[in-house]
Amino acid sequence: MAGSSPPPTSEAMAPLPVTVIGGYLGAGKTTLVNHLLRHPEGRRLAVLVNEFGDLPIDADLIERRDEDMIAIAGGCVCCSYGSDLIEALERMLILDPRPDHLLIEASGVALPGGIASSLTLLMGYRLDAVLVLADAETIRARATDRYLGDTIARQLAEADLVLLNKADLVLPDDLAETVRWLEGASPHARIVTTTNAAVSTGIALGLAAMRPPQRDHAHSHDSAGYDTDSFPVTEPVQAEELARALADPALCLLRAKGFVAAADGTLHTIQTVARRWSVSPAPAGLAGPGRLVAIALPGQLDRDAIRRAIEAASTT
Ligand SMILES: Nc1nc2c(ncn2[C@@H]2O[C@H](COP(=O)(O)OP(=O)(O)OP(=O)(O)O)[C@@H](O)[C@H]2O)c(=O)[nH]1
Repeated sequence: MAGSSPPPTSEAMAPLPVTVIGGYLGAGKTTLVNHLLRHPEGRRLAVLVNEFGDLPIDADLIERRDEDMIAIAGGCVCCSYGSDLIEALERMLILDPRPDHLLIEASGVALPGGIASSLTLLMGYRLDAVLVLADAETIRARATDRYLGDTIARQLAEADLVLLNKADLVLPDDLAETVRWLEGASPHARIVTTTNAAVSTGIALGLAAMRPPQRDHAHSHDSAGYDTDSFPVTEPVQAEELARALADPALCLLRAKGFVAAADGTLHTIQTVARRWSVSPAPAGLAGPGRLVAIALPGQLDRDAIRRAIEAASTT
C-alpha cells in the first residue's frame, strides 16, 4: 500500500492543486477524466469520484483503477465533508509517489463550487479551477427547463473553464450560437469546444495562475431534487435492446448507465443521456454481475417499468 512510507512534513509539501470537474448528467465528465489520464503530459494525476447513487458505475468507467482513484458513493461530495471526503483526501496526501494534481469528478447534479469551497477548509490542498462540461446538444434547452434550469445555470455560473462538449452532435452555426449564449451564462469562464472532451491538458489544468482573485463558491447542491436507484441485471440481456428501452421518452429517464452481460458472457457498458443511447465493451478486467443506475426527476423514476425493460431484454 502506498501509504506505508511516512508522508513528508507539511512544511515540505506545496499544496496539491485540485481541479473540480462538474457539469450536468451525461455531459462528459468521466470522458474528460479518462482523456486526461490518457494524456497526463508529465503530471501524475489522482482522481476522486463522487457518485450519485449507491453503485460505483463511474469508478468502474474510469480507465485506471488503483490507489490513485477513490470513489465516494452517494450524495454530494461536499456533504461528505468530515467523513468520506476527509478520509479520501488524507489518503491522497500520503500517496507515494505523491500526485501532482487531483481531479475531483462531481456528480452531475452537484454544484462544483460547493466542493471548491470545501477545499478551502482543508490543509494540503489548493483549488486550481472549477471546470464545467456542457452538452452542446442539450445545454440550452435544459437551461430553460423549469426543473433542471436552476442547477444548470448555477453550475455554469461557477465555472472557470467550460468545455462545450459533444460538438460532433450539432451543426457549426448552432455551436457558435451556444458559445455566445455561454458567454452570458458563464461570465468568468474561458469557453472551449470539444468532442469526446478532448482538450489539451495544458488548457484544462494549471489554470490558477490565470484565474481572477478567488471567488466565493456557494456550498450547496441539488442532489435532493432527483430520484435515483440501482438495478441488478443478473441474467444475460440484449444490450442494445435494453439501452433503447431505457432511452424511450416514455420512461422519462435523465440518465442511465451500467454494465450488462450478453448471452456469450461478455460484459457491455450501457449509457443513456435522455433520448440518446450507446453500448460499448465494458472496461477490461471488469467482472459481473450486471448492474444499472437510473436517474430521473422526483416522482418520475418508474422502477417497475425499468425492471420490465430489463426482463424484456433478457436472452434467457
Ligand atoms: N457523441 C458524443 N458522445 C459523447 C461525447 N462525450 C461523451 N460522450 C458520451 O456521452 C455519454 C456520457 O458521457 P460521460 O463521460 O459518462 O458523462 P458524465 O458527465 O460523466 O455522466 P454522469 O457522471 O452520469 O453525469 C457516454 O456515452 C459518452 O461516450 C462527445 O463529445 N460526443
